[in-house]
Amino acid sequence: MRTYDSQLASLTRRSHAIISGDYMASLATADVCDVNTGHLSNGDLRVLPPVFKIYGQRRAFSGPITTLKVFDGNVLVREILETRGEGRVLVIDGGGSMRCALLGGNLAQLAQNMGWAGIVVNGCIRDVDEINGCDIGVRALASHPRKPNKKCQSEKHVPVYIGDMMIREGE
Ligand SMILES: O=C([O-])CC(=O)C(=O)O
Repeated sequence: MRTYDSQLASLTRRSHAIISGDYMASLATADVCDVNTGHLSNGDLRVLPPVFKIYGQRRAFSGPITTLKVFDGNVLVREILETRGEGRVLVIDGGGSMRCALLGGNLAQLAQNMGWAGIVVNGCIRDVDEINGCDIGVRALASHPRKPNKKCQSEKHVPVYIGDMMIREGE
């Protein structure tokens, strides 16, 4: 039986993030959980809280993770998306901020052009129609019209937390 849900799981041993939408052609995340109860218990398989909305053309996407931790600013988001994505997934820990957007249409277009598979934002995005036109997958908490700061403390390639789930660079 194939069942589908909209959760995100991170598999340490396979060094991959698995992000599924309502439908994923080759992988049912519920089935992955059912056959990996041991990995769920020991933390090798992690499921993020199901709080993300689905944006972008790719409802399902996967790839090695690049991590970024920011505080209401996105200078490093642009810097990272200007590098070749090669199918990677950028995970932005914005601390769940509802104060501004961390990603908009221009950056989503850049991500598409540079070959990123997707972006997960623990925070907000804007320019939803433009993002939905891009051939990438995007998960975010909500849309917000305000732009982010251009100066902020940020750290790249560090372990980040979404809820109580840790996500590491390269998983
Ligand atoms: O430029 C920004 O900081 C965010 C944005 O609106 C875009 O990517 O279009």
